[in-house]
Amino acid sequence: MQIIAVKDINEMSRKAAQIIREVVQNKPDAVLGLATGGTPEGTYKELVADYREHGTSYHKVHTVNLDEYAAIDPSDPNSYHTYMKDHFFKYIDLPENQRHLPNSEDISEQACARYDDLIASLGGVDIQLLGIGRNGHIGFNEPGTPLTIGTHVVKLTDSTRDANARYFGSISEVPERAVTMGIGTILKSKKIIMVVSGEEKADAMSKLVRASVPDSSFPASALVQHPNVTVIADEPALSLIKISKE
Ligand SMILES: O=P(O)(O)OC[C@H]1O[C@](O)(CO)[C@@H](O)[C@@H]1O
Repeated sequence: MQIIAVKDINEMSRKAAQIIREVVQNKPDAVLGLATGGTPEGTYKELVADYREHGTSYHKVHTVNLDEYAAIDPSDPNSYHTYMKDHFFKYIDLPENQRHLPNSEDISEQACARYDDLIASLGGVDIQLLGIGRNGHIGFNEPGTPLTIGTHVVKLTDSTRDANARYFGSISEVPERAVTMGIGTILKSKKIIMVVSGEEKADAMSKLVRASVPDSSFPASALVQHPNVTVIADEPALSLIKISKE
């Protein structure tokens, strides 16, 4: 696992966008695995700015998102379908039928399996963007989730619902379940980049750096098994560990 230490969220976003842009430039029909949440917002802004300035095209790209709340209307302002449209898709030339997110309305086992089949049929994810939850979740794979499974439905922990209550107004309005790529799905990606920002992630970041074996009580530790992981973390996120700046 390579750790890139940066000053702040702006530098983190620029670096992450640069890595993603290079993948698309080298492979115009790349499959991009995308994440939501507060941390990657700046990465999408940088990619949109690059699209406008340099015209990096997404017309052959497919995107597959990590997760979506269960039983949420895709047009709901808090759905990840809406998040992706508002932060990225509406600004770029990515055709609608090449944007894929887990099905929020059909959360059957078959629908979950179809999502993994779709990813496989696209040739797999070339680069997967990840954030990390305060409890070490990746995607919505909460502590205790088996580290080998594919796309599945999860019951969200109070910690995750509390962290996401800021979007919904109150914790009671945050859906109780979500559909997420499993860690088994995530680990099949050819390259993984994780963005980590802020002091509230310092504890998770320090656990991640110390992880040497996969441990389901801290899902991000599964990444130690992957040969091509880059973590871009800012100073506040790194405040509990010592890493020299790149
Ligand atoms: O960037 P944030 O908002 O802290 O979210 C961290 C992680 O939480 C999730 O949004 C799920 O809660 C992940 O998809 C994301 O990577």
